[in-house]
Amino acid sequence: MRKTEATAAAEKERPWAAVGLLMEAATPEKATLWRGLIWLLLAAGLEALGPIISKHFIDTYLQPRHFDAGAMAQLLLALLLSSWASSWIRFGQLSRMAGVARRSVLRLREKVYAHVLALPMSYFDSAITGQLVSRVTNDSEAVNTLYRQVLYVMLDSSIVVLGSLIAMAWLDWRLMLIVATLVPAMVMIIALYQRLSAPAVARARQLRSDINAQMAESMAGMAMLQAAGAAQRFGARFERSNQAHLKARVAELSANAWLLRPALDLLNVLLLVTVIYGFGRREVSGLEVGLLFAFLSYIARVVEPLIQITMQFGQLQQSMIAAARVRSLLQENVAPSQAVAGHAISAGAIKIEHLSFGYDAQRPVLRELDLDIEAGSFIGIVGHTGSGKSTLLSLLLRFYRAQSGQITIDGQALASFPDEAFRAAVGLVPQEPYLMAASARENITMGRQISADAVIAAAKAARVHDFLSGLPQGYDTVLGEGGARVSTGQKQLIAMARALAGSPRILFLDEATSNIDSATEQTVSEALIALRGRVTVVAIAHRLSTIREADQIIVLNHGHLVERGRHQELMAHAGGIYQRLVQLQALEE
Ligand SMILES: Nc1ncnc2c1ncn2[C@@H]1O[C@H](COP(=O)(O)OP(=O)(O)OP(=O)(O)O)[C@@H](O)[C@H]1O
Repeated sequence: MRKTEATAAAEKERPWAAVGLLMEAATPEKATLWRGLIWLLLAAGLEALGPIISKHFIDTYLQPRHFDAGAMAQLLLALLLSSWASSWIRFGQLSRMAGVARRSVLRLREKVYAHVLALPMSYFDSAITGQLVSRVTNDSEAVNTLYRQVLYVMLDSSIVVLGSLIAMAWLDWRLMLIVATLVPAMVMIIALYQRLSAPAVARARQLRSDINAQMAESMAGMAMLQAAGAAQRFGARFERSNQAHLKARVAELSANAWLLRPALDLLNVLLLVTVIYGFGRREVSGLEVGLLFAFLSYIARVVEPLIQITMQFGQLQQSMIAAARVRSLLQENVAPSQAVAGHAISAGAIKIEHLSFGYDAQRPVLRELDLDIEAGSFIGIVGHTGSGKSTLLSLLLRFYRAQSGQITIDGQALASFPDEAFRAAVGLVPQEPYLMAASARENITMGRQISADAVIAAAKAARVHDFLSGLPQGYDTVLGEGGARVSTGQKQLIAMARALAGSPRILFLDEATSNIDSATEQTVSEALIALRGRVTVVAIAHRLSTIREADQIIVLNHGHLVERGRHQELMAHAGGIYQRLVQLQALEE
């Protein structure tokens, strides 16, 4: 099952579980939330006082036409103060809650990003980058809305409803029961609305994420897209997704406009009619007028918050789905650590025994590999396309776990090295070098504490110092997106400087010389040879001249290790794969 489908299934299962996520992110501010709850209870109490004061005013002074200016002024003042204080408390709590929401979203986003950074590489094989970006940014922002609605509007409205019901029960419990029927009726309407609109809400969300993914995909592959004349097709595909998104949103809003609002209004009117009818059937005494007034006020106070809760239900549902997606991303397993504290790579001797691996366990890519790499030696890996060279490197880099066999470094299991110790001791020059939109220096240090001299030494060793110092601001020139143009070959050299700057014990190179000219390649291979005895170098090379001087060259074929030896030894193997590869390359040149 693709990861996106698995995630969708998880979302379907437990949308309400997302509330747990919300609480968790707010944990450091629990005290503020409890205080907020107490203030909201107080505000609701003050607000519930209003109709009781009015009832008293009507029944004691207005109805009997008993004008006691002092007492009346006191009552009116109390009315004014209670409603004013209630509004102020609400306003204060709303701003405070918004602060909690902002900080919680910040924490959540940091947590999600840290989690994504810790996910195993296998996760990214099937994840869609645009969707992931959308999780970290849009979805965690949607959780912000969830805070303001669940924690504030819903809580505040529920407290007001509860306060009003209690006040009504105190005034006349039978009439209160009639008003209380409103609550289950509303719940039923909400449930119906949810059933009708949920598919549209989920679809709108998925489509929005698709739109993001398409956008990210086309930006990343713009050159290919334009070169293949696919701009129009992509435009049309984008339009289809956009239209589908609009349709889903309209369906959602229609359910709101045609079902929710009219049903709520009808309920309100029915309730008023019932209560007024209830009063009509009683003996009307002078006292009942104040009671009627109080009840009508309370009904308005109950209906309005309930409408508030329901009207925001659509948005709330969207936020819940977003929170559920964030949650399911957070539940993606981070590779379990088998690290043993204190284990560190000192010499860099690698031993591979009976190693077998397949991305899909049924289809092995590497089969029963055995290999001994002495510390400080230089190993070349060659083989046809798809023979498993990069896969072997990925296993050595701990991006994946082999299904059987084992890899040890300096006699310790590969998985036993703590992450930091492992990454510090290992350097990688990948097949597709990646530059950040940052200065050349930052691209080399990658946030590590590396002195300016060490940066220059690494750049010199990677034969890229002349190029970097010749840039307009030297090592401080911004490279990558929006910065100076850097050729693919230069990117490879910068990636090499980055790897060397960390003073690794082991250096992995994945076709690091395929895009540089022969003269530079010559100096790079010299640099690799110069590392001999100090750094274990494992280099995959299509350009065989890079690894000609290697201590050991291994040849992979369909995941099997079929030849091994020094260049001369392998060349002596008539009809061998290595010999053929060298001859073919000589012909090409
Ligand atoms: N992430 C992945 N998920 C599934 N299969 C993969 C993945 N990466 C590689 N493969 C498959 O594993 C096999 C070996 O690929 P690998 O990249 O290791 O070959 P290679 O020898 O490095 O090839 P090349 O010289 O073209 O880089 C190929 O059949 C490839 O399709």
